[in-house]
Amino acid sequence: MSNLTDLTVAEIRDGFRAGDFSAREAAQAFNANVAAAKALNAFIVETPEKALDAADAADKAKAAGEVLKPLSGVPIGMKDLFCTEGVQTTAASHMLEGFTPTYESTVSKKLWDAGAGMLGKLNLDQFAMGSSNETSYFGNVISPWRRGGGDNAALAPGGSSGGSSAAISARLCPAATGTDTGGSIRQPAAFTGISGIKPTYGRCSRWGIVAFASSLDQAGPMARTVRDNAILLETMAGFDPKDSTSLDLAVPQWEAGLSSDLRGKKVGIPKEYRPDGLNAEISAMWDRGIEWLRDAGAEVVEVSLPHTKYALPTYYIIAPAEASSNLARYDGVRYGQRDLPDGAGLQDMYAATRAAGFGPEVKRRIMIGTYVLSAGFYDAYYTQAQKVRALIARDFEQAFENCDLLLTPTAPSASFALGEKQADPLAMYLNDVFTVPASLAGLPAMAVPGGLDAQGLPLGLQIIGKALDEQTVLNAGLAIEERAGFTARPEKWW
Ligand SMILES: NC(=O)C[C@H](N)C(=O)O
Repeated sequence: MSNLTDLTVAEIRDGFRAGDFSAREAAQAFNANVAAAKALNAFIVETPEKALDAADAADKAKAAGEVLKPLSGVPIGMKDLFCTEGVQTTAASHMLEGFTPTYESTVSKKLWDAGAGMLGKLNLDQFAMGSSNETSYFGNVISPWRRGGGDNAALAPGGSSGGSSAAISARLCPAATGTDTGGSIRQPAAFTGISGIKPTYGRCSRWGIVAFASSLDQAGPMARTVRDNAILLETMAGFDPKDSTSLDLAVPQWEAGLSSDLRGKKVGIPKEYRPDGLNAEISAMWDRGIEWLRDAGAEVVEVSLPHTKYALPTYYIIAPAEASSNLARYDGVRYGQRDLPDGAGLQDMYAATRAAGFGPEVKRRIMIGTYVLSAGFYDAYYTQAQKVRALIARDFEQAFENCDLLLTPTAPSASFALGEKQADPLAMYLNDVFTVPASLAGLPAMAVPGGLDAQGLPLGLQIIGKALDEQTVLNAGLAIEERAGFTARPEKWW
């Protein structure tokens, strides 16, 4: 039997059903890899017993001849932004350290109800704010990837879902949940040579996910293959009356609908995504992706998204504005951290709690957000950003009159060294330049690995689809996956 931790979600699901191995064996194999990978710091909390409990239930159901569930026998990692009943949920913050939810997020509940087991809670950027996982209160995640040629610099796994991306590429879990506000699924997937899809805004319930920017936050799966993403998304998606922005639509059968035949499809190549000075290797990878989609039968056309250059500043007004409002709830009264200096009053408690509970990047965003929402600046920044957001969404609508999907790079560079961009927030924000436009427009977007750069680091391609057309996004992802033949994996050093 091959190493169980090298199997995909589909292979685990099917192999368990076929009796090739027990669910317990699979859970034990992943638990062992998790326990042996402390150096990556991918998990905040490990829950090996939960993975085993779910596995034992699957084995028992199988032995009794019961109908198995879609994810019976499959252990996964859970980003520590999803509230999990009885298991600490921190959003990688000191503020929520020790917070044990009394309820389960809708998305995680759906996964457990479908038979999946939890290997643990995955590290992330604090409150999902960051692109390198360096803002976590629990220490940065270290990417399992290293540059070739004996360069041992510790690299960023991307962010904010950096625990998820690192754990999947290091075979600590076959798949994990992510959330994506401005690129948090796609950029870490690109940095670690895996796939991840942010579905259309409203496909997955936000209920029970620690809120960052509510008009942008979406949950989605991360895994090594497109098929695995389709399998997980089918379970994660669906209407939830507890989230007022949840879409009341049936969940398509994305896995059954997978096809890499793109004949009849038109791929738009947005010219604004190739500015002067775009990294030559990223540009070459993009060209290869275009050829792969052409080879799959698609027609390729150039399109224009004229407001692209305003997307990053627009995101970095709207996301902090919403964050400043969402994070107002952390007042030392209701959740986690409380700092009550001797003889202090209520205001002092708020100030002391928030000063100690939030990290520097979270404070920066709360201050930016509070500023852009303040009387006197509201129209100049927030209202203006909302107007530009509408223009960006309209750009996509117009482009999609002439094509069915878009192909772009996922990030402007490969993974970088930890510490390299930490002191310069703007350099860090630039990571999101290709991912935030689809976020602002609420469109489905996926990252798939395309190949390695000259230093041996993964590069990703991004597919953006029409609203609710995850199927075309997944199918184009499959077409790339089949042609890229990406089998590279990090050499084990941890
Ligand atoms: N949450 C995300 O989508 C990550 C993005 N880089 C941000 O810092 O906002």
